Amino acid sequence: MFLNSPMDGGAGCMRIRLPSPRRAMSRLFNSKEKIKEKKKAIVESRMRDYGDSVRIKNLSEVDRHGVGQSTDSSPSTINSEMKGRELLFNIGVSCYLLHLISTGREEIHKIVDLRNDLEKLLECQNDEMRQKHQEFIKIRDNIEKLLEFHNDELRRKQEHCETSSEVVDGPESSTDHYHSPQFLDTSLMEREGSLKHYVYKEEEEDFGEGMDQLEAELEAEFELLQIGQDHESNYSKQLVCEDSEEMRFRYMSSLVEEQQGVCPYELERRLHELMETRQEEEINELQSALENAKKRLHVKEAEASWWKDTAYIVSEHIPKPSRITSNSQTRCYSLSSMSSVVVESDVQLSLDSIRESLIRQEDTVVFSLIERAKFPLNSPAFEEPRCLDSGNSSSLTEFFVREIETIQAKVGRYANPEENPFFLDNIPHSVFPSHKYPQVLYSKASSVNINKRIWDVYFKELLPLFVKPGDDGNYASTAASDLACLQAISRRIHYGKFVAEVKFRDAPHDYEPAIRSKDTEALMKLLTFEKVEEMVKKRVEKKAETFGQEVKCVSGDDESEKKYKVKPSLVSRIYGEWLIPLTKDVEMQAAIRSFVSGGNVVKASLLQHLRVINPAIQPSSVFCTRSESTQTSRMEEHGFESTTISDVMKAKGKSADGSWLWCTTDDTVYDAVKSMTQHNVGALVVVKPGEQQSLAGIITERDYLRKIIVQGRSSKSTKVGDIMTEENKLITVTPETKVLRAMQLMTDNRIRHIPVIKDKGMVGMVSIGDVVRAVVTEHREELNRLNAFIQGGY
Ligand SMILES: O=C(O)C(=O)C[C@]1(C(=O)O)C=C[C@@H](O)C=C1
Repeated sequence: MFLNSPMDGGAGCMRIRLPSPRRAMSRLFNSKEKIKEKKKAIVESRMRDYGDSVRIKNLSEVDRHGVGQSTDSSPSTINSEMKGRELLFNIGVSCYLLHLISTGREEIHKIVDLRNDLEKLLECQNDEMRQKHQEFIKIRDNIEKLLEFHNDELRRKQEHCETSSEVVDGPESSTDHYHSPQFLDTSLMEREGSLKHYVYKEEEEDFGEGMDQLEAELEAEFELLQIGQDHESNYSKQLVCEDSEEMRFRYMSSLVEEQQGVCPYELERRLHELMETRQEEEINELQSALENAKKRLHVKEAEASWWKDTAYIVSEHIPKPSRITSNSQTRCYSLSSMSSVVVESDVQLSLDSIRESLIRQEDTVVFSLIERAKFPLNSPAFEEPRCLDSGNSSSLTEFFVREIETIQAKVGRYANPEENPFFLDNIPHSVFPSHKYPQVLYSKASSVNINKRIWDVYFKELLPLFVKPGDDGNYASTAASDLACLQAISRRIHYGKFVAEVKFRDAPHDYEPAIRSKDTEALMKLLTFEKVEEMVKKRVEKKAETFGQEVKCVSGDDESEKKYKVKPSLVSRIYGEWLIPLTKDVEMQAAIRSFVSGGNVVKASLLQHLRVINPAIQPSSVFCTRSESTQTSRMEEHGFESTTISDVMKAKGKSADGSWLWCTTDDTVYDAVKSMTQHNVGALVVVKPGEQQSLAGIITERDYLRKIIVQGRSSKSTKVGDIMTEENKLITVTPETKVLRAMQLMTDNRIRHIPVIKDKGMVGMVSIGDVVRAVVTEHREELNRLNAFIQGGY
């Protein structure tokens, strides 16, 4: 049988295994053939049997009965048997066909369900399509509205143009047809048509293809819309630029010039080009003005530094009026007293007083070494970059020293000429008013700083010598001790500057040839006092013994058992091999630096002249007792002492007699700076606008730099009155003010221009350059007078 009905245990339901109809039919026909063949074989065998039995029957009548009954094989019986079988077979086939029909019906039901599902899906897709169509309609409406608005705007502008100039045709006559709104409009309508066409046909067309087309169409519309918007925004930008009547006029004129063929977009571009060119010109102009200002600033800085040297010589050579008139005791500065609070004193600066100070400093150095010896070497503190701050590769000690120096600078430590920082890049100004230390050193000499070398020598050579090796991890305390040692040693070594100053002052004729020829060997010989050095070494050894011995309370201790925190002989060696040689190095550098600077060469020649003039005067008293010399007092009468601002103004010539430059508070800073640049001056007097033109203040290049450039303000829109230094804050002088006083005012207040006031009115302005020029001229005249004197002119 073809029917099979095993139970599907897994699913729990009956599963009918049906052969396919084709297979069933082929099986059916195959089996029919087989049955036919079988039937034929049976009939043949029966026929054969039947023939045999007839033959037998013919042979024996008896036998015929017995055999014939027992086999039942007459032809009619066989036929009926076959018919019965055929019937059975036909019934089976019919059953099978019935079964096939029933299963086919089930299949048909399933197909119907599937079809229903598909229909629903199609419905959904249609809904989605409809929705998209709605959205598209909305977008299209928006585009339409936008275009309408755009066209209105354009029409309005055209009308405006037409009323302003009859010649102008308006943007629609543009050759750039693509950008014209009309084109945009038509094009959109055309596209819209095509879209509509698509929308109505949507249900007939293939779905995927339709979607692609729709997307393409939408993209095209958005592109057009974008062009329209760009066009519009450019147009509105143009309107903003053309706010003023003048710009509007220019815009119209350019339209006319372009023979009605230039679209607004092109016009806008040209307008931009024009404006950019103008801006570039202005920037170039400003840059060259700035360059000029910078150049003049450099010149002035050079002048100022020259002036500083000159002023120093002046102040040294010309005693203060009180000294001239009262002939009072000479005032000198004591370096030894500089270690304490007050610097100015009546004690004369001498090698002895300097040596005294060095002796006192030995205590500090020896103590600091003993203190440092408490800790082992702790090399990771100063050798390894361990800072956790990213980008900071300092060692702990370097970091510590830098930070401490910063704070010490803020309280004025480095305003003291005795102190020298280790990290020069790190030194802020003092945030407290600093004490006015007397300027005993030439600026070039005071800038000598060999701390980098001291740092290296200390960590690489000295430290391993007097501290025990090891690492106890106590890096912070170690760094603090190292700083104490470094500062004490540095102060001691840099004291060489003062030593050099005094040694040179006491015997300039001895030093000058060696300095001039930069013969360091000869210079070193001059600076060296071997006996003094021996004394120093002995003394520090004794100090290390005294300060560094372990103190015991039990009397009668064996002297030989004495223990020292730092080996005294080592301290002596540190002095002999490092501190004294480094001090001499500083002495040499200071001597050379002071001497080779322009002003000091003059100073040396002056010294020589004075020696020639009065050989009886001892070197140490040359500077201090000049008031006793009739020659020098005569020189003073002609010197800077008596030079006044009025003299400076006369020397200036034309600009001194009231023809100084001015501007008003209402002028723009741009115009003021332009005027300064044109007239090559660094400041203008500012007057109040109006007939009175009373003084309001002054404006300087510095104001411009600090209050305009640095703050990013516009010089064209800022008024002079907003950035000037107001009258009540001005530092002024009168024509009678002494030039030295004016110099002092300029230096103290860090200003480069001083208005000259007479009877509450302004009569002029002097700059640092004017003063320096006057001083230099005076100085030259003074030298000439001296030369004339030497040659017997007096
Ligand atoms: O006392 C001096 O004359 C100095 O120059 C100072 C010092 C020193 O460093 O102690 C240096 C060089 C001299 O040979 C003697 C001593």
